[in-house]
Amino acid sequence: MELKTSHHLYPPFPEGLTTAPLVSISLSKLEADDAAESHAFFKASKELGFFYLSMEGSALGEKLVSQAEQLHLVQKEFHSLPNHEKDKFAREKLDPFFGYRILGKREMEDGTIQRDENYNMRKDDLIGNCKPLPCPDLIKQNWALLGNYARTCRAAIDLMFTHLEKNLELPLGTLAKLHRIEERSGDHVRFNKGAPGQFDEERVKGGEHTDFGSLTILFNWLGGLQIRLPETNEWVYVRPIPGSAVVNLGDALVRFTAGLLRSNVHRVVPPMAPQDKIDRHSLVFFSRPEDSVVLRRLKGGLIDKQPKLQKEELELTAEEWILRRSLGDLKGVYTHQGGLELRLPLVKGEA
Ligand SMILES: O=C(O)CCC(=O)C(=O)O
Ligand SMILES: [Fe+2]
Repeated sequence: MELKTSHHLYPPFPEGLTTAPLVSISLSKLEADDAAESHAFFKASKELGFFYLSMEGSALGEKLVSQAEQLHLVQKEFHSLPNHEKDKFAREKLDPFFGYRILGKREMEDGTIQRDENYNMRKDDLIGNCKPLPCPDLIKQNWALLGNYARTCRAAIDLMFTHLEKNLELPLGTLAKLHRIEERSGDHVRFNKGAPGQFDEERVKGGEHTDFGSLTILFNWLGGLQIRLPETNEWVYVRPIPGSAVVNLGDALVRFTAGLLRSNVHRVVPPMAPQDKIDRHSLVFFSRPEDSVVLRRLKGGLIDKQPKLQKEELELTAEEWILRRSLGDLKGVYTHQGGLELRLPLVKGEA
């Protein structure tokens, strides 16, 4: 079945940009336990920490793309709600991390003020693990879709955990038991919106980050995502590919594997022409270890062969780590060797 996406409705990705050398991993081959694909997935997880996950030929993948496209419509509708409506669900009123957030404001050519904004919806609300936070009617109307999306993302992520376990030579279930879907965790669906704007060095720098959690599934329709290449430190663009998600690894997997896996630095810049006149929406699912899991190196398999880190690291629970990374004193870019490259405390620097 051909995957139906809405990429053709947008202006094309700009010509002539330097793009990131992301490999494409086939979900269907991972499902079939294809050894070469599993190996390629592990290599990408160690070397760049970013890859495309192609959904072609997988029933799970088709479901993921179809739900992401449906949510793409919902996210556009969400961000076009009146500001006073969205403001009712601001994080300051609900929760330190979940809810609506203004990341920046921009005056447009026509004098209107546009917001860069995001909205975090926690998996535990969506699948019924706890009493949900208040949310707009639009979100309530799409509750089943959001819950299904969280479950579909987690099915793909859980499969990737089994391939990580195998390649790391860990007992099967080692990562799965730190990420049980019915337990409370920081997993969430995020709607991101950026208004058109000029490249602003300081803003962009403030937005450089690594994701805090385990695996992230990202759908993009426009350019603007950049990753910093580990070898050269060059910032290069990630081209959205219809029918594929971008998957990246987060800090928790670096902690668990003593730096064997890579959580790569990335950021979002305003898309270039001809994609520069419209709002940019991205849809993200973040997986994170269960709240009570302490982030420290696991024992066994290839992890035991990793050198001891030079710096002693704080042993925090996933819950503490996320709060301190997003809102507190540990903002910035988590490095492969451990330790943080700190960034100015701009709200953009969250993940
Ligand atoms: O919008 C994107 O392409 C990436 C967003 C991102 O990195 C994040 O929300 O953590
Ligand atoms: Fe991110």
